[in-house]
Amino acid sequence: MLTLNNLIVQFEGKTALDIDALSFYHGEKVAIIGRSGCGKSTLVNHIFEQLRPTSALCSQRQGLVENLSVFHNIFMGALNQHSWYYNLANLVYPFKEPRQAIQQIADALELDCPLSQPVSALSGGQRQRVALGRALYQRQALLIGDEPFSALDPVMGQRLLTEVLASHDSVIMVLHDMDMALSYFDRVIGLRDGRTVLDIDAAALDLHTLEAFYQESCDSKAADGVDNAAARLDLSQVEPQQCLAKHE
Ligand SMILES: Nc1ncnc2c1ncn2[C@@H]1O[C@H](COP(=O)(O)OP(=O)(O)OP(=O)(O)O)[C@@H](O)[C@H]1O
Repeated sequence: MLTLNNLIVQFEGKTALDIDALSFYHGEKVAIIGRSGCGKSTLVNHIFEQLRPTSALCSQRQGLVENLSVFHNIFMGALNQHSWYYNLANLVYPFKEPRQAIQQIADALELDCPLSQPVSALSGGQRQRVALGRALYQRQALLIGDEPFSALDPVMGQRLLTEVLASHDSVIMVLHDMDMALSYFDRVIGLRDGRTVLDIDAAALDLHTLEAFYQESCDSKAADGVDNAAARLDLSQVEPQQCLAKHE
């Protein structure tokens, strides 16, 4: 689906991402983990830019239009799939077909507010689900999510994740919930300081190991070599070479 080679992204001269080689494949469900500021959003934003015509992004920034309704904020996700006339008409008086489709998405996301409600009147968790609904409404084969459940309670987050995974061929998602990453995804990629330090089949990991990696990444302020973060793990059930497995 996508191979990144020698990818360097810098902001104001500071390197946010430095990826030697990283591939993503059709049909994969990939979780991306790592501490705050390690480059996860930069990576998924880059992936989205590369695969834009066939992917939908639910970004952390949400980009909701405060005065517009839940319906319109979700509908906006697919503006480029319709004529300007159709879009304009739906802004003024929503047609039955998109209303039904968007109501279905709202129900699946357990959004119990009216579709006519302005998003400015929603809670943080409701806003996050509207943003996710906008990505789902695009009905793309690949869904890219940047912590799309961070404002939800864990039980609802798991229910919605199941929904998202079932409705997309491929999913690439940034997560801080290690249990979720391990239980629901095929593959886990760990970043540290913009570099890939873990890339492994989820089935080859256990929760203890993954949490140790995550904690290690969060605790290690000293940049004493990114490979050490993976090397210091108790990877008792994992072959060392699998830590940075190349997925053929
Ligand atoms: N637009 C920008 N301008 C300047 N620096 C940026 C910009 N976007 C990201 N950065 C910097 O790049 C680095 C990686 O940021 P990024 O948002 O990708 O991290 P992250 O792992 O997604 O963090 P978080 O878990 O907090 O969302 C950080 O040091 C951040 O400050």
